[in-house]
Amino acid sequence: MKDAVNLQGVSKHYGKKQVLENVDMDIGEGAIYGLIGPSGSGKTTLVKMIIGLILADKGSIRVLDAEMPNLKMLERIGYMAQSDALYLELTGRENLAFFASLYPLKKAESRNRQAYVADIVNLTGELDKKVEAYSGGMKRRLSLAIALVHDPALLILDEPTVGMDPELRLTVWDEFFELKREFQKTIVITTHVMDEAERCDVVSLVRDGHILATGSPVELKAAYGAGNLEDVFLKAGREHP
Ligand SMILES: Nc1ncnc2c1ncn2[C@@H]1O[C@H](COP(=O)(O)OP(=O)(O)OP(=O)(O)O)[C@@H](O)[C@H]1O
Repeated sequence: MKDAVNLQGVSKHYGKKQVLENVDMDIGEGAIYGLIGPSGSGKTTLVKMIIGLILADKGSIRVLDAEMPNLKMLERIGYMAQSDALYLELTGRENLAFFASLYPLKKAESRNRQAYVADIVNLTGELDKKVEAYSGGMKRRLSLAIALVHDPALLILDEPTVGMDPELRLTVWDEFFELKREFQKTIVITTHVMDEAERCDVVSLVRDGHILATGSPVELKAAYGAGNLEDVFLKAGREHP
């Protein structure tokens, strides 16, 4: 399998703080890849470096065969940031239309994509409300729709399901599975939620800017003799104090 994302020896510091140290990572095309780790471990920094929003101090980052940062690649990446970057005074529909207009989509195709992604996140009936009247979960759903609107090959989703109720989380995960299965999308997800990590094909455990371990949930549990990923995390952490 080809890699959609490849990191070699990537490091980043802010002032005296080393936020990422010598990170190597291969994310296979068509995989759902989870980055799990505690708050402040470096997950957001890592995904922002993958899309080229933050520059590495050292190392190389390739995305879909292109050396990053590379502005052209943004057409092929869908990014959902941890905090919603939405125009509050506009409606959901206007937000979607605006973000869709940033990409070279034909008019009819753009309209179809906007309707399709609004439906995926269950927002079709709410599109004419101003976003300032949306709940936190609705804003997350709109941000996810925006990340999908240009049909990107690679999706980078920073805590996409925070604020969603359990039923919607399941719907959204079903959609991730379908995007992978039907359209061979590569999906990178950061999460604190262990049951979401369990649904990934591969997870990397991130702590203090290091990757403690990488593998499928089944492989990791077997390797550490653990019943769940939480225990894997604890055991891997003890091995790398
Ligand atoms: N612009 C910045 N300037 C200085 N320090 C930063 C900056 N951005 C992040 N950091 C620090 O880098 C570390 C990693 O932050 P990062 O946001 O990548 O963690 P995270 O794993 O995504 O956390 P969370 O799950 O809470 O979002 C933290 O200690 C954070 O305080």
